[in-house]
Amino acid sequence: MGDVLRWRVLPMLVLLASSLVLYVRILPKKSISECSLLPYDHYWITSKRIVTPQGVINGAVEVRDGKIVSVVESDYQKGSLLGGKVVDYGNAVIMPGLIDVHAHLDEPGRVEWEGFSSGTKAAAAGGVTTLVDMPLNSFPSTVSEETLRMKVEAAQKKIYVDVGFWGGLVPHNAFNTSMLEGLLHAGALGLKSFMCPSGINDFPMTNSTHIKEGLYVLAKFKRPLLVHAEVVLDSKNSEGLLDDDPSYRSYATYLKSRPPSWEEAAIKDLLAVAQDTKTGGQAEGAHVHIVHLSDAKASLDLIEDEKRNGPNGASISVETCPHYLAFAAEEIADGDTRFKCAPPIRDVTNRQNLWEALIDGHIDMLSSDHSPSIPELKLFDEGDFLRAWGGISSLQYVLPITWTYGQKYGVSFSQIATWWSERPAKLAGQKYKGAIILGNDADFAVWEPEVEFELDENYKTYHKHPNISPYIGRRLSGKVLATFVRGNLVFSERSHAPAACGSPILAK
Ligand SMILES: NC(=O)N[C@H]1NC(=O)NC1=O
Ligand SMILES: [Zn+2]
Ligand SMILES: [Zn+2]
Repeated sequence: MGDVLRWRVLPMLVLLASSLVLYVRILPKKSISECSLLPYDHYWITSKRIVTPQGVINGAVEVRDGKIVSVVESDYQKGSLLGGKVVDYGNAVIMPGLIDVHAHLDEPGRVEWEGFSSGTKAAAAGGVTTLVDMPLNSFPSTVSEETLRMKVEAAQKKIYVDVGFWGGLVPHNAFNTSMLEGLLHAGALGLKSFMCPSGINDFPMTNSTHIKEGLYVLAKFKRPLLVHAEVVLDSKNSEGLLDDDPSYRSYATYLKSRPPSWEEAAIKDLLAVAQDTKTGGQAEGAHVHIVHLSDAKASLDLIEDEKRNGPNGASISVETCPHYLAFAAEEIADGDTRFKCAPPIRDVTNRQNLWEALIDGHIDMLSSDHSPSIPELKLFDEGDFLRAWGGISSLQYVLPITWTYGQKYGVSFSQIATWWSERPAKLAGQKYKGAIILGNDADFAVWEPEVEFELDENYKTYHKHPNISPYIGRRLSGKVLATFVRGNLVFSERSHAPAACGSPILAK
C-alpha cells in the first residue's frame, strides 16, 4: 500500500467505522431508562447468597453493558466500587435467571389465551429471564420458515424477557427436508413433536418414521428434538369416547384414561429411534429430549437404562414439571379441571419417585409447560375432565413452587439453578446463559426464600387468566424481588420496566 493510501484512506476508514459503531449503538437501542428500572449500564449487585457454579458465595457481581464482567467473593468494599453504583440485595438470593424451555405463549392467533406481553410479564415477575416458546397453540403453528417469521414479528416490542422458539415437526414437513432446513436456518432452536394427538388441529402427531427423518435434519444443525411422549394404546379409554360416562367429573376417570403405559410405550419407541443419535449413528449430533415426564416407574426405568450407557448411548434428556412435583391425584377434587394436563398428575407415590429421580439426576431439568387457554375451555361449570382443555397455567410461580414443595426433600439453591438454568441453557443451545460466571449475560433472579405469601386475589399475577391456575389459593414461600435480563432490571418490587426490551433468540 502506498504512503498516500496509508495516511489518507486509513484514517478516513477508521472515522467511518467509528461513526458507524456510534450509529448502530445510538439509534436502534432503547434508552436504558425505558428498558430498565436501574439507570446504569455499569454497576454491581451484591448479596450474601449468590449462586455460582462453584457454590453459594457472599459477594458481588459486576455488570457492564448487559454482561457479567466480574464475580467477586466477600472482601469487596460495599459502596466504594465504581462510585457507588451498587445495588445491595442483602440476604436475598441472587441466582441465574430461570430458563423455561417449555412455554406456550399462543401468539399469533390465540392471544386471548395468553400472548407475548402477558406471558413475558409473568415470566419477568417470576424470575424467568428466558423462555422458549412451543410451536403449537398459537395459530398458525410454527412449522416453516414463514410461520417462524410470523412468531418473531408478533413478539416485536412485546417481550419483557428473551424468547427463543421451537419449531414443529409434523407429518407434512417431516419428509420435506428443505422445509425443515428452512425452519432451522431461520433460527428455530430445535424441533418439537407429539406422539399422540396434540389437541390442536394444525399440529398433527408424528410416528417413529417422521421422528427419524426429523433427527437426520437436526443432526446437521446439532439441535434437539423435544417430544411429547405418550401414545394412545386403548382407544376405548381415550378422551372423547367416554362422553356419555357420568363419571366424567371424577379425576380418577381421567387418570385411568391416560395410564402410565401410554408414556412407557411412547418412550420405548422413541428410545429405539434415538439410537441413531449415538456417536457414529446416522443422526449423530441430534439430541432427543422427553418433555414433561409424569410416570416415575416403567417410563423412568427405560430412560435410566438408556442413560447408563453414558457417552456410548443415545443422546437423551428428560424434564418434568412443577405440577407433577406439587400435586397428587388423591388431592384433586372432582370437577376441578384446573388440574387437567397430559400426561396426567399421578398418585402420591409417583410424586415422591419423581422428586427422588430429579434429586438423583435421572431427570435432568424442570420446565413449566405453561399451557393456558381461555377459562371457558376449562369447562368449570360442567367440571368435565374428559372434554376440558388440558394444560396447566403456572409460569409466574415456578420458582416458589419448586422451592416450597422441594423443602421436604432438602432442595438447595444450587440444585434449583441446575434444574432451572444451567441444564435448560444447554438444551436450548444458549452458551452465554444459565450460570453466574464471567462473560455470561447478566440474567438474574433475585428472591427471598424465607418470605411466604398467599396466592390470593391480592397477589398480582400477569398471566392473561390468573384464575385458571391450580396454584391459586396455595401458600408458597420464595418471593421474587427483582429480575434482570441482560443487565436490564426488568422487574422490581411489583413493577415492570416501561419498555419491553427482551430479544427474540434465533439460532445461528
Ligand atoms: N397443546 C398443549 O399445550 N398440550 C399440552 N397441555 C398439556 O397438558 N400437555 C400438553 O402437551
Ligand atoms: Zn406435551
Ligand atoms: Zn406443552
